[in-house]
Amino acid sequence: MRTAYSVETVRNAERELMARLPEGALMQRAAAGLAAACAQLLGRVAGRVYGSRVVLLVGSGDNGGDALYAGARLARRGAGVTALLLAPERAHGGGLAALRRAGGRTLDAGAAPAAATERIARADLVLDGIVGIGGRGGLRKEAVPLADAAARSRAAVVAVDLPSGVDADTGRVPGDVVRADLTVTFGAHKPGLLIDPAREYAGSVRLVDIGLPLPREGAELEALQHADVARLLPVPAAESDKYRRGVVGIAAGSARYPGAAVLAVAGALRGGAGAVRYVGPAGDAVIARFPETLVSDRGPQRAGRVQAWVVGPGAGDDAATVAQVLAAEVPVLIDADGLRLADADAVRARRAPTLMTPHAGEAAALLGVAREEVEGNRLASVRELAARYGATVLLKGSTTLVAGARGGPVRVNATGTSWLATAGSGDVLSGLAGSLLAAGLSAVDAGSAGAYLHGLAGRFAAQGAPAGAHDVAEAIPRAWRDVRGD
Ligand SMILES: NC(=O)C1=CN([C@@H]2O[C@H](COP(=O)(O)OP(=O)(O)OC[C@H]3O[C@@H](n4cnc5c(N)ncnc54)[C@H](O)[C@@H]3O)[C@@H](O)[C@H]2O)[C@@H](O)CC1
Ligand SMILES: Nc1ncnc2c1ncn2[C@@H]1O[C@H](COP(=O)(O)OP(=O)(O)O)[C@@H](O)[C@H]1O
Ligand SMILES: [K+]
Repeated sequence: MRTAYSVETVRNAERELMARLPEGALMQRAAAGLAAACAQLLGRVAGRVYGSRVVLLVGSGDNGGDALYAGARLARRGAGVTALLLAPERAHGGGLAALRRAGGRTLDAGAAPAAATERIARADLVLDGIVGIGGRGGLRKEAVPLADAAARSRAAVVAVDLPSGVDADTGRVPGDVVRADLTVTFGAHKPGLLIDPAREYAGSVRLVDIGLPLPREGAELEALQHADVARLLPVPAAESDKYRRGVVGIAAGSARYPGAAVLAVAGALRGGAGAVRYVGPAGDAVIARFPETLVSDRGPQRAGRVQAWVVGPGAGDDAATVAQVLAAEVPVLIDADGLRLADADAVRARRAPTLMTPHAGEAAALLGVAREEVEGNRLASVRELAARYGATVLLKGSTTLVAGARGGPVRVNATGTSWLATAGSGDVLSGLAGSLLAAGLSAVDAGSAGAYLHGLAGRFAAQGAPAGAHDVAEAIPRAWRDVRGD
């Protein structure tokens, strides 16, 4: 399990650890890890460290200090290192002295802007130490020309702890920001490194262990890995039968959108339930494609036993079916039209788990805000929805977030690919996650393991070329095998 911690938690852990260590020890650990990552990258982009050109963008806090000490280490290995100082009088004193002792140079970026941007243009590597977890409100204007020059340069850009300008705790990007190829982060991942839109600016992320004591239960975010998902996936035992494996009911599709029913069933059949029961007007289309489906046209209440329901994909305006499903005392996944048709009080009154799966537009409608507001504040939005509905909420998108009904760490999933932005792929996810619910997973586990498999399946289906939603469903078994190492 990968975890991310808030700035406040990181700072508290840092204080606790610093009290036990000699002064400056933590920064040295950070700088050593940073310099090692930079040396490795320089090997790739410049062939070697010796003789390479390294430029440090240095702000006024400890983030700049990390960059200066790492620059000193690279200078000792023969790199030509220049520190561009945004606030020369406030730059980290110890770091400056170390860099100069190692033969590095400094330049006042404000006093010599042309020389500064020219250095960046000719660099092999740029280290962004403008601002880290102490940053507020996007890059300040004096730093913007340096960030722009770094973006134009052919140099590899390494962000120190965070790309300067992103919001560490939320993943918001409130203004101008540095775009990195690699982010070397210290002690713990910060939420902004895992949540869009900020995540996009971090490039690949490497964690340097500096020994921060961080309790698992204090995490803001959790990201499942293969081994975690493998432990969650239901596997039939020798004496299993289809009912013990779970029956998932799919109440989806309409005369206008029969395909949504087919795709939700396609996902559900690959989700681990022992049987899929379909209820609705698209039974013929479902049976034609998936003859193993148990089809009923008698409505959810008289369809027979199910252990979990999926309601909403392509449902049109069928509010009655949504209300009937919500009245069932088994876990329910609500997607697409179902989100619009569900009565909020009925959702809140439910005693069995509820999993809502909106994309940003649907989440915005539920919250009564603009879509951009949700896209820019994904973490706050998913938490707010979960609290309002007393339900687990899975917010879809390039990084999918799953917030539990009772708070706790939010799960983040990044296995997806933008090829998944194709009509109907959400229907496949709803069937898949509903099937996991029927197999007995909690709403948070079903949502996050479902998103994980769906994302992987999307990658396998696409492999760099467009794929349809049915291709994604067909690739789910491959994603299972990959996760389980079979
Ligand atoms: N907390 C920890 O556990 C550790 C922190 N370290 C480093 O220390 C950093 C935090 O240092 P600080 O607390 O000094 O904070 P930062 O260096 O992140 O930023 C604070 C400074 O930046 C300025 N600033 C704030 N917002 C800005 C903006 N939008 N644009 C430009 N300048 C802005 C402030 O005036 C202040 O001087 C971490 O990100 C990390 O790089 C590491 O050395 C090791 C351990
Ligand atoms: N840019 C993206 N990167 C990764 N995954 C994405 C991206 N855009 C969408 N997805 C995923 O694709 C699926 C689309 O679902 P949804 O928006 O409900 O589409 P539809 O209603 O057409 O089925 C979701 O699982 C979502 O997380
Ligand atoms: K930074």
